[in-house]
Amino acid sequence: MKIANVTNIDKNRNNIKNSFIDHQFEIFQYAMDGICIINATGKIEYVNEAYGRLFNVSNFAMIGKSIYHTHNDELLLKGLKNKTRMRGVIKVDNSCCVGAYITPLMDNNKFIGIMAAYREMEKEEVDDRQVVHLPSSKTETQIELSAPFKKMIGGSRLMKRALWSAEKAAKTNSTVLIRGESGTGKELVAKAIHHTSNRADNGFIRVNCGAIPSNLLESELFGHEQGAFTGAIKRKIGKFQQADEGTIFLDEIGDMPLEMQVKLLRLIQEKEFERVGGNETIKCDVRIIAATHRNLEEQILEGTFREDLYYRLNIVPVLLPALRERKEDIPQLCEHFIEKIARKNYCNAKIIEDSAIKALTQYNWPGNVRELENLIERLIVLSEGETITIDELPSNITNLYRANYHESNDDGLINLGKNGQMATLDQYEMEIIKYALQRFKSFNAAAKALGITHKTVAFKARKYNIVD
Ligand SMILES: Nc1ncnc2c1ncn2[C@@H]1O[C@H](COP(=O)(O)OP(=O)(O)OP(=O)(O)O)[C@@H](O)[C@H]1O
Repeated sequence: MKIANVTNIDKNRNNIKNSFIDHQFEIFQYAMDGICIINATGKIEYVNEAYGRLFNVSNFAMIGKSIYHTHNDELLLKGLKNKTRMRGVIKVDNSCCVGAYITPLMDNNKFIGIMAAYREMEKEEVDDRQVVHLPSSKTETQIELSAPFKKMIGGSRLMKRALWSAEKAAKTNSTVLIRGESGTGKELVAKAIHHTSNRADNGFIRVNCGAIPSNLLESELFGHEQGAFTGAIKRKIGKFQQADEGTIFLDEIGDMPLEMQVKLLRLIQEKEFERVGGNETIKCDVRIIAATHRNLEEQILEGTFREDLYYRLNIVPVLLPALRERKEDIPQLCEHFIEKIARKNYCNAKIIEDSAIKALTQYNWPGNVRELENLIERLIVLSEGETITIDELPSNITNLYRANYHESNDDGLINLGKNGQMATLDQYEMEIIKYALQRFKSFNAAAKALGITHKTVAFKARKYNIVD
């Protein structure tokens, strides 16, 4: 009976193991920790999305490359050389340290590679003696942003990182791929790169690859000769020729039809093209900045985006965070737009009351910065007084705020009992921890929002029996 049980357990374990092997990459993709798997020769076999976010790199672009040719850290190289378990701390930039745990992968006692897991650390957890710097060229405080980037609002860590990458790219001629949801500022960054670059005195030409019908896109980009097709009554100069010695901004590149992708690839490789209906080969010297809100990696798998073009475009990736990922920038963005709109309308800048700012910070902003800018403009135009109040905000924003924070009379943080009595400090603390965990779903995210370590959150959650 006992033996039968053990066999069952073993079988069960094997089933679980096999099932885990089948699904591990799917699970890694959703993990909060960065994961990187490298084979014994140093080739990167797998990198998940969280890794891409931590190190501000495109995870997909790293797969298949050698770690000796990527930005990777000393720890990985040591792990590969020593084939042992290792722990360490990597300094990504001045505001971010990442704890790394490296473990060798063995198959029948044969070393087949290493797997590394990374997690962002709180400042107080970092032991300086363990810190390894990424061998990137400069630490970020040394990077002074140029005027066009300084005009952008971006005090949050994620935005600073994106602007620093863009600033570095601006000083080169390399192709840049800007990623980010709609309204996150991709065009603004593309313009800032152009104005900072040594092409600033020449043209910046924008093409929205998603807005032009596919049968017209080729002539729009490369131009056409007279009589090339019905309606081509005279020669047309295309956008690439207009952008010669300047920059072309290919917005919504993920929407470019496949046949145009082939032609663009040729232009990037050969630096020449022909007009539609023409035989003359035209040379051009254009810097390409592409942008998309789409998941190009998924499009490659679906067969709607060429992998070779992806690698050609993704030389310097710039990842713009969604506004909900950098809510600390909202008050400054509000101020910026109030002044911008006041200048545009020749009127005095209004003030937004504090509770309205708090409500705006609570909202999730699916339309990102553009949605915020449009709302501020609407509020300024419609508001009667000099101060924009919370009651003037749309109900979808205030409802959420009111549901999250039960308004107290003085609009402060503390809710008093019916007779005005206070609860104990522990009771307040329990409420805060409970609320943060309900809202942010993980110790890490809750800790970040509360400005404490995830260990403290875990400790207090256990103390108040919020989790076991
Ligand atoms: N960091 C920022 N500081 C100030 N203004 C910003 C910032 N980011 C975006 N904006 C403003 O928000 C609006 C939308 O920005 P932009 O058009 O660059 O976004 P986008 O990502 O290119 O959008 P889409 O993908 O829809 O084309 C613009 O008016 C821009 O000036």
